[in-house]
Amino acid sequence: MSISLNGVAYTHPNGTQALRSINLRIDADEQVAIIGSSGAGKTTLLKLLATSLMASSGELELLQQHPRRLRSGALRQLRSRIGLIHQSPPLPPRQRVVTAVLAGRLGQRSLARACLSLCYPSDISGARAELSRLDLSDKLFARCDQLSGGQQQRVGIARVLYQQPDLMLADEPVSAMDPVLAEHTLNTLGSIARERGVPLIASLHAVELALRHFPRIIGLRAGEILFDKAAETVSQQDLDALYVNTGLSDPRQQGSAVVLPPLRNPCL
Ligand SMILES: Nc1ncnc2c1ncn2[C@@H]1O[C@H](COP(=O)(O)OP(=O)(O)OP(=O)(O)O)[C@@H](O)[C@H]1O
Repeated sequence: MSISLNGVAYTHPNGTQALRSINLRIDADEQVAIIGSSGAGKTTLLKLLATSLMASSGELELLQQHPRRLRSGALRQLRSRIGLIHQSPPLPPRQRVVTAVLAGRLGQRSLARACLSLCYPSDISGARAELSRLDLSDKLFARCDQLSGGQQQRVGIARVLYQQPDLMLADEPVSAMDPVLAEHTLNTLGSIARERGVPLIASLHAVELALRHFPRIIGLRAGEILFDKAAETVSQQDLDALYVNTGLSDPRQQGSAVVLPPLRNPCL
């Protein structure tokens, strides 16, 4: 078992309670999508799993470690085993794509080697290989600020693939991509996670993509798990309950906000 959360809650410093009593177990071979409306707590949950936030209460176990009990060196080591793909990857604007991808392994190197590799990219073929999986190898030496939003997302993904983490997390990883690229990228992420035997957990607003690409779906609503079930058993009622929005009422829009798509990916 790779991840376990027992009664985990998180309250932001301003008092907003983002997660309440989350109980979860995720195994090494699992691929899980987290869906839910804006503000449901998806990003907060991923940040807890990435250890960039610490739970306010409850027990979180990640890769056989308890992040809150670790000293700073051990916590750094744990973080180097976790890859978080950001919706808008934090790429220094003037940095070359090759350097941004190679930065995936900075956390696994000594400070001196990390600084050296920032100035003199040492594994150009490694960076190219990850970029070509995402159809972006032609941008190897481009500057990050000269890329489109979808291309920047793919650089962020290539960086995490290059890192080769033991746990892959992704926060809206394909939100800036066209439908064909989004399909290709999710297929790539899924098959790499399977090949490497690591869990993949992604938040997605596109419910049809979540249902097609992920065998297990967690529906998060107002900081709580509303359902946690196999994709093929998610019903229209589940989605209606998840996305019912008490704050919005559009008289022109009748019926369900999100409609259950008819088909799952036959490759899965
Ligand atoms: N830095 C912060 N300080 C205070 N409150 C925050 C902060 N970040 C998020 N929140 C609040 O925590 C709750 C959960 O936010 P979170 O970003 O996890 O939601 P989300 O499901 O990822 O939303 P979205 O789909 O819009 O990205 C929301 O009520 C949000 O307003």
